[in-house]
Amino acid sequence: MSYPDMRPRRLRRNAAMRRLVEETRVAPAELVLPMFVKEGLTEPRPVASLPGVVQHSRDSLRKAAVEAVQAGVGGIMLFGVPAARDETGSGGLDPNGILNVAIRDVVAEIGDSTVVMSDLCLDEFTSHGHCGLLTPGGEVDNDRTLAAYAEMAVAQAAAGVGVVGPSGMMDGQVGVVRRALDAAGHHDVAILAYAAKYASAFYGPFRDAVESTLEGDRRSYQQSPANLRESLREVELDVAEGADMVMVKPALPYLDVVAAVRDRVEVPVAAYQVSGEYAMVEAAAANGWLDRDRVMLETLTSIRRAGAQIILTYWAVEAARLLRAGY
Ligand SMILES: NCc1[nH]cc(CCC(=O)O)c1CC(=O)O
Repeated sequence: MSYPDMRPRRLRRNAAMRRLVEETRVAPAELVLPMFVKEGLTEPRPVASLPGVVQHSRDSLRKAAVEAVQAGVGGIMLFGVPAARDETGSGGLDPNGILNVAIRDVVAEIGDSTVVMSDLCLDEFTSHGHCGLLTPGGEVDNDRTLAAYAEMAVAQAAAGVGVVGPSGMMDGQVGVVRRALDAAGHHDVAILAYAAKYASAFYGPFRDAVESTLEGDRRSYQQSPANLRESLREVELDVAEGADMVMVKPALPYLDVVAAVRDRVEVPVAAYQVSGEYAMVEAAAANGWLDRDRVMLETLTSIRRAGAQIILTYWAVEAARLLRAGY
């Protein structure tokens, strides 16, 4: 059958009909808010390239976590910005380092009313900005880095985090972190593996947010934007190593990867709408070139439609509020 018997517009006729046949909905409980906390701050400090995003003080982080819970978001992902960095990123392993302190603060404040996650990576803590330890020749040393991640994971779990997010793209990181957590009695702490993480220029504003300056680039550990099948191998390895959830990152430029990963595995798939994706829309909207709220929800719907059931986004709280208002 075709026109004039078939008329697809019948199902678009009015709002009630459109709502009935909607294939994809975004729910606040699927959104995760990334949050930054900086050591030594007494007031939150705006991040210029991420309008609306701040580096929190310990105090403002607690308050913002409560607001996120009230907005109904599914989780928060914490990133620490230390006052000082060193070659080995020791601030990330230190139980009194800013990220571990912030985990304890937030868990004391909100308990398990939303899922508290933490970034498990060294780049925020190293003076050279790489996600791992360097060899004398300046290469990122995979296996020594794994030992650091294991210790970092246990420190985060001891601080009370519910989910760790290993994001350094070292080979074997998920398995090593799983064994370390289990050996320390943290069987209940889940792993959200940044399984398919691309060496992307869309992370630019994030580096401002964590004040990290990178020497060189991350292409020896993050993936080439040109590759999709490589992502599927990464995802399969991470699931085999014990990942409870897997993530694709960035999101919008990699929807084909999200869809392919969704087809391949049974664990929940997350996507990270990264800083550059957010900043592009904010900048265009500030110029009056885009309708910000509509574009925001359109991007989230698209990421959801591609197959991500969890979305990390700097808009999580705002989007949750819009969705609950029936936007
Ligand atoms: N700790 C690594 C990490 N975790 C999240 C982001 C980027 C997130 C964003 O751009 O919003 C990065 C930076 C990187 O890999 O270079």
